[in-house]
Amino acid sequence: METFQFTKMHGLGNNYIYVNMFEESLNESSLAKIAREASNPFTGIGSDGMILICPSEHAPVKMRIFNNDGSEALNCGNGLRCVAKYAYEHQLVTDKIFKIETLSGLVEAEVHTDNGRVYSVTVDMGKPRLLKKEIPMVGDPEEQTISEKMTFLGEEHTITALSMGNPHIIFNVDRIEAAPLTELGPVVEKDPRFSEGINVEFVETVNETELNFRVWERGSGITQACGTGACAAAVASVLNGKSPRGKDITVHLAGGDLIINWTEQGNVLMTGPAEVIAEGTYYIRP
Ligand SMILES: N[C@H](CCC[C@H](N)C(=O)O)C(=O)O
Repeated sequence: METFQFTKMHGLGNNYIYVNMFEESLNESSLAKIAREASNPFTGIGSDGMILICPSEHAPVKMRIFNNDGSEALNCGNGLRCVAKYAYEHQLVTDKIFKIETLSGLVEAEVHTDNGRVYSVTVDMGKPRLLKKEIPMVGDPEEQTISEKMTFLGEEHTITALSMGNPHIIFNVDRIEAAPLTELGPVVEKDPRFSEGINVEFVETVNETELNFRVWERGSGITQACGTGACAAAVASVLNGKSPRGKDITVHLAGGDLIINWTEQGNVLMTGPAEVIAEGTYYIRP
C-alpha cells in the first residue's frame, strides 16, 4: 500500500494537506486524484485541497496547489503563509525572508517568529494583474474591469475583476450576512465569460480601511478564507476609490482577519497567521 507523510495546516481556517516533496514522491498523473480523495471529509483526511512543497531552481521552495476538485491553481495566499512557516520550521530555509516560487511567479515571504515558532507571515504577493487578458475574461483584452455591469441569473450586477496570479471577481453587498454565496458562487465560478473559471468574492465596505469578506472559491466552494481573494478585494476597493493606496486594510474573513496593503510601489502585501493542525500518514487509494 503506497503512503505519504502529510502535515495538515490552515490559514484562517483555509486548510490544506501539505506534502514535503523534498522527502516524498507522488506520481504526477495521480496528483489530481490524490487531491480529490485526500480532501474528502468522509473517506479522506478532509481539506480545501492539497499543497505540495517542492524543490525549485529559482527559489528555496516551490508551492503547487490543488483545489479539492483536483484542479491545479496558480496561486494561494493562505497556502503561501503555511508553506513559509513549514519551510522555516523544517530548515528548508535559514533566513526569515525568502522567495517562494509559484506557478504564477516568485513571491517573497517574511516569517514572524516567537522562540523559533512562526506565528505570522507577511507575503509580498507582487503586482495585481488588472487587464482582461490577464484575468482572463471576455472583452477588450487591454481594458481593466472596474465597476462593470455584468448579468448573472438574469440580474445585473456591478462587479470588479482582476488577477493575483489567479482570477477573482468582486461583488459589493450591503450586508455580508446576506451575500448570495451559494446562489451566485457556483454559477459565476463557471461562467463561460471567464475561460479559466474564477474565484467569487462578496465584500461589504465597513469603512475605508475595513472590509467584510466572504468567498466561493473556484474548485473548492465556500472556504473560511482566501488570501489571494482578500488581496483582490483590497485592490478592488482602492480601484473604486473606497480605500486608500499604501495603507493597511483589514479584511474580515469568516475565519479571521488579514492585513492587506497595496503599496505605492504597486506590490500587494498580505499579513496573517499560519497554523499546524496535524501530521500523519496517508494511505493512497489504488
Ligand atoms: N481556489 C483558488 C486557489 C486557492 C486560493 C485561496 N485558498 C487563497 O488562499 O488564495 C483558485 O482556484 O484560484
